Order: sequence, then structure tokens, then C-alpha cells
Amino acid sequence: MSPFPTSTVLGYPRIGPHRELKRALESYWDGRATRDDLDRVGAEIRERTWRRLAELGLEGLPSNTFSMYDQVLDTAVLLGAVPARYRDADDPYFAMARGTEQLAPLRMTKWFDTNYHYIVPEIGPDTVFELDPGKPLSEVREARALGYETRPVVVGPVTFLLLASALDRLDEVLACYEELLSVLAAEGVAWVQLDEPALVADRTPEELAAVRTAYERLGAAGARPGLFVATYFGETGEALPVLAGTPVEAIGVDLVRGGVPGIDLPGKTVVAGVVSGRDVWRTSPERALAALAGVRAGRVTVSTSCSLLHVPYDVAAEPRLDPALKERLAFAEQKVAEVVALSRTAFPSSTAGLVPAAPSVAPSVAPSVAPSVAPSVAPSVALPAPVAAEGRGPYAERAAAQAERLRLPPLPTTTIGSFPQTGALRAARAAVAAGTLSREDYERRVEAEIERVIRLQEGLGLDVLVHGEPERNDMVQYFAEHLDGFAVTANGWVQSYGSRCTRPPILHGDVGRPSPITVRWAAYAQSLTGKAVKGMLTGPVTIVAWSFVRDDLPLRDVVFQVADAVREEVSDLEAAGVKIIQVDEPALRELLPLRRAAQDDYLEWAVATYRRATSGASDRTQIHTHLCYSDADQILAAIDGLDADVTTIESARSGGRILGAVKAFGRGLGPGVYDIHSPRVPSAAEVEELLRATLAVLPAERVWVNPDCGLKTRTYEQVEASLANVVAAARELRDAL
Ligand SMILES: CN1c2c(nc(N)[nH]c2=O)NC[C@@H]1CNc1ccc(C(=O)N[C@@H](CCC(=O)N[C@@H](CCC(=O)N[C@@H](CCC(=O)O)C(=O)O)C(=O)O)C(=O)O)cc1
Ligand SMILES: N[C@@H](CCS)C(=O)O
Ligand SMILES: [Zn+2]
Repeated sequence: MSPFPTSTVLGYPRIGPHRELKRALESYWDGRATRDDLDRVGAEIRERTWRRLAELGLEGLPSNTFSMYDQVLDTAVLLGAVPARYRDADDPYFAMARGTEQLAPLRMTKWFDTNYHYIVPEIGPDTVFELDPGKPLSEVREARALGYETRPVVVGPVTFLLLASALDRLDEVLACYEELLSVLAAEGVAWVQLDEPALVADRTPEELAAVRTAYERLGAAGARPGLFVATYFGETGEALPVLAGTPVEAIGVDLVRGGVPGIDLPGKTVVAGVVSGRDVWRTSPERALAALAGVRAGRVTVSTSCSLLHVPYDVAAEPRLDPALKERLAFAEQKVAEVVALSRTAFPSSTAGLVPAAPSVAPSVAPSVAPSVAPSVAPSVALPAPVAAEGRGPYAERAAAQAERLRLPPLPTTTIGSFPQTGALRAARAAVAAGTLSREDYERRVEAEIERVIRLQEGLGLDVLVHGEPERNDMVQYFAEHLDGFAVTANGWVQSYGSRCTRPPILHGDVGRPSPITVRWAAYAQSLTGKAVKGMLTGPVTIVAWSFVRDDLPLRDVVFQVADAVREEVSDLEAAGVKIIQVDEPALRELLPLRRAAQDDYLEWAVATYRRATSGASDRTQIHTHLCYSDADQILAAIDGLDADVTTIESARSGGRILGAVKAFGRGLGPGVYDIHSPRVPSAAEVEELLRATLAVLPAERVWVNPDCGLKTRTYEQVEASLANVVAAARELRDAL
């Protein structure tokens, strides 16, 4: 078996440096491009990636890290786990990802504690696992034709089955992985990477036994490539000795979030993730080299802590960033250079397998790995003492005051905030940035859009209106642009799901709110209608979760700083006469630590930050919150602790599985009745069915009727048709109450 290369990355961005894949996908979905056009763009992105990684001097090139939509969906296809109902669709892959007119898509949820979403495999009694190795095989061949030998990357069997809640199918799935190993060996592949991030969370003895079974069995497979099991997103903990006891040759550990393994791994290669794949800060060579030197293994390889999927491509594509900040940043390209430089520094004399020379390796590294710069921020403000919901009375009193003021019908209908972001609006924002459209003209267009959205909602008969968020490029970036302490990027796109990307802001200094951010638009929208219009804010946890955050302060201190800025905005909205204020916290679940031991502490401070942001509101002001994920079961007590008067939550996309869990909620609740992630328009009958399911578990006087999430990714055509059906269903049931 050839030795594992001395430098590698666990994966790379794949949307394209200029979001080429996004555009190609959306053209294909809209019928403006053929499948061949789409495939050509995919091939160009893969080729560019391999060439670039090789040019940067990286030795171990991964393949099969490209995906047309999602790597978990790719793994389901690899294993033949395509539910029968999708098999006859024009394009079964995208039918599973996005749905069709006839078929709802598969569930989608967050990939561990990231803002990336994967498609949840559906495995049932009818699932027959059957290997289809076409994708990894063709990527190996494609790279080879370009002159590159690669290491295919596949989601590992244990993580795949845990994500699908189907660990009982291990035996069948392992047969497919054995066959895959044999196919790859026949192709001359030297190493395969099996991603097992699930091993950094707490695992039961049965789950650890499954890890042992899986890797003993795969290790015993006849002709096979070297097995590299990659764990990431935290400390591997109790799964590490289990893996070490199996025949796998290489184990990946995250040395950014986890410590240096406390055990000797003499017969193994440790693929040491010392360059973070989760932040944008340059790596401290001293810290990285010390970590490498501490690993006690047969051989050590330098790597990233996880795939670089979660960071943008290239700092060089950011001409407008402050040079002093830019100095401190590393995106994917720079991180690859860091990996290479660290590997050359740690293992100066050889390419053949290596134990770092000595812990005192001098950090005489290539310029790309300059010593980390101390954060150039002003001294932090003192951490404010957490406050309870001071100022706000008990829910019953608040509810009475609000009912009196708002006079809403039973089963009130509303939306989550955003309306479609049109091409014209996006182009107008780009024109302002380019200096070809004046801010005044832009603001007039935003006002015109707000008026259109208000009239549309009035026409549809919605009860609580929104202004539609047309002035926002993104619910986090927009606030970052108006707060001190943040920088935003021009091209720092990171994939969130499918073709959808965000540019996570860079939170590098102390946070402050120099002036009101949303009040002008909220007040304008309210001036157009007699119906209540919700003021719309993003909560402190979410603003921080969806940014790249300074690492010199505890996260909670940073979130409290943001909470104070949100609190000021709440107060200004109230003063402007806004009667309902929604403070979204869709990332509350996402930041939940993967290990149980750290969860209670997190939830306690996260809830306290929300209450700090909202508790200045009077009892007459109705506070809404919104969370868009279905696996909220673990944090229901925390959601309750937010003490919002109304909570809207994803439910439609996940078939109402949240309903049983939320029945204990004592305040207003709107489980979504319209899956906005799919272009599909739900019928009124479907919406009615979901509403009936809600009414079966919750008292009608507390039920709200709303979509799963905001409508910004949909078209007006889809939204008008869908919301008409939502309103019709609500009226039907309201009349029957
Ligand atoms: C609600 N969700 C969000 C998450 N994270 C966020 N940060 N924001 C969210 O809303 N996580 C969970 C969920 C689901 N995730 C997403 C993520 C991304 C989107 C989305 O719709 N993204 C848009 C891009 C949004 C944006 O920044 N728009 C800018 C720039 C638009 C643009 O592409 N401009 C063009 C030029 C203009 C033109 O001529 O068209 C360019 O730069 O080339 C803006 O509007 O100004 C996406 O399309 O990916 C949704 C949910
Ligand atoms: N208010 C936001 C929440 C998304 S999670 C929206 O409607 O897009
Ligand atoms: Zn949402």
C-alpha cells in the first residue's frame, strides 16, 4: 500500500469561484440550459479544483467532493437508496432534492453544526441497497485523464445510516461499501476517504459497536484501497480507540476543535486537521506545529480540520476589504497553501511518511503561514449581566393586552418575513455597489417593492403583514453591513444548500449599532396599511452563527454584544409604533454543541441573549420568533425559554414530525403549512390537512397559520398561488371552529 500523502484537504468548495454551478443549476432547472450544459460546468469546476490544488503544491488530491446538490444525497444514490416514487421522474436526483409538481422532495436539514443543509436519506422496508459506483468512479477517471491520481471521498456507512436513522441496516450497507472498495481497487485507487463526522458526537455503546463492526469488516475486504476514516467538527473521543482497534490505515482528527489524541496510534497514519475549515483566520504556525508534534502515530499528515466547503474560495477576490483585516484572513486557497507550507516545515527532508522532527520545529514557514496576528480590535466591552425578561409581564397578561390591541381572527395567517427577491432588485443593489445607480433611486425601488408586497398581502387576505425584506441581500449580511465590528465580502460565497449561497460576514471587532437599521422600512410599510405589519429582525445567536467570528473572545460574550444592538433596534421599532416585532433565531439549534456535556451551558446563555434582545418590549408589543428546522426536539425547553408570544417553526417540509413535541407549548405557535424550499405549490387541501393535524394537538386559540420559512427564494407566481391556498385553508377551518 502506498504511503498516505504528506499534505491533503478533506474537501473543497464546489459552487465555483464565481458561483458557476449556481448559475448552471438554476438555468437547467428553469429549462434555459440542457443537462449537457450543466455537466460541462461541473466538469470545468472539478478540473479547475484539481489543477489549483496541484499548483498550490498539495500532494493528496480528493475527488468525489464535487456534488450537483449534496454529498449525502450522492451517497444515497451510490447505495441505491432512491425511493421508488422518484424513479420515474424526469430527473430522479433533482426530484429528490427539490420535488416536482407531483412529488414532495425529501427532507432537508442542517449538516451537524454548520449552515450547510443535506438531504435526509429515506430508508424504509422497501429500500433495496444496490451499489451504483458511477459517480466516484467517473471522477477518478476524469482526474486521471488530466494527470491526477485522486482519493475518492464518500460519506462513511455509520454517519450515513445515523443521519438516515437506519443503523439497523448496517449489514446490507456494508456489503455495498465492500463492493465499492473492490471496484475502486480494480481501478487502481490507492486510498479512499470515508467521512464519519458523526463520531465526534456522543455515541452509545451500540453505535460504537457498529463502528467496530463496520471498519473491521471493511478492513478485512480482499483487494481494497487504503482506508482513511475522517472524523471532524470536534474531538473524536471514545470513537478513536474503537477506530484504532480496526484495520483502517489512516484516521483523520480535528485538531482545531479537538485536542491532540491522548493515545498512541503506532500502526496508523494520523491525518491531522490543523488548518481550520470552519473559520477564515490564518493558522498560527506555532500552534499547528505544536499540535503536529504532539501526535503519537506511525505517520502524520497535515490536513484541514474538515472539508473547505464551509469557507469561501479566495481572499484575493476581495479588493474592498481593509488591508489590515485581509492580512489576517485565509479562505480555501490560502488554507491549502498553509497546509502545504506546514507540511514542508514539519517534514522538511522527506516525502515518505513522517513523524514530525521535534516539538520545537521552528516556525520558519513560507510567507503564507505568517504568525497569526493578534486581533486588531479595541478592548472588549465588559460582558453585561444576563437579564431575565424584566419589564415583560406573565404571558396571560401580555396575550390579553395584545389581543385587545391587535384584534386578530382565530387562526391568524401570516408569513415569515421575506417575499421574492426579484432579479431587478438584486441587479439594482449590484448597480448601487458599482456606482451606476444612486442610493435615492435604489431606495425608491425598495419602497415600490414594499408597496407591491403590502398590496399583494392585502389582496390575498393575510391577517398580519410583513414588508417583505426587499432592502436585504441576506438576513444576516444586511445587519452586519449596518453594525460596527463586522466586515462583509464582495465574493465570499459559501454554499448553504443546492444552488443557494451566503456571504458570511466577518465579525472581527466589538459590535455596536451606530443608528437604527430597520425602522425606516418598517414605518413606511405600516404607513401603507391599516393591518398590523411585523417589524423584522434577526436574533443575536443567528447573526453570530452565520458569520465568521473573532476567536479571541468567548462566543457568548460576542453574542451578548449583538443582543444589545438588537435590543436597541427593538426599542426604536416600538417607539415608531410597530405593534409586532419578530426576532428570528433559526440558528439556535445549529449552534447546539455536538457533545451533551456542553449543551446546557450553551442553551442557558443563548436563551439569555434572546431575552436580553427582546425583554425591553412592552406587554402590548407582540414578540414573534421564527425557527426553521424540524429537529428541534432536543431544544424545545430552550425555545419555550425564549418566552416569545408567537413561535413559527418549520413543519411542512418534515411532514409535521415536530407536532407531537410542540403540543406542550403554552403560547402562540405556527407550525409551517407550506414548504418554501421547493418550487412546488401546495394545494389548499394539502394545507388544510396539515392544519387539521396541528389542530389535533394544539388548542385553536394558540394556532397561527404560516409557511415554513421566508419566501425570498420563490417566485411571485409560486408565492401568490401558494399563499392563496394557505389563506383559503385557514378560512375553511376558521369557519368550522
Ligand atoms: C433562511 N436561511 C438562511 C441561512 N443563512 C443565511 N445567511 N441566510 C438565510 O436566509 N441559512 C438557513 C436558511 C437557508 N439558507 C439560505 C441561504 C441562502 C439563500 C439565498 O437565497 N441566497 C441567495 C443570495 C442572497 C444574496 O446575498 N443576494 C445578494 C446578491 C445577489 C446576487 O447574486 N447578485 C448578482 C448580481 C445581481 C444580478 O444582476 O442579479 C451577483 O452578485 O452576481 C443580493 O440580493 O444583493 C442566492 O441566490 O444564493 C437562501 C436560504
Ligand atoms: N425573516 C426571514 C427568516 C428566514 S429564516 C425570512 O423571512 O427570510
Ligand atoms: Zn426560516
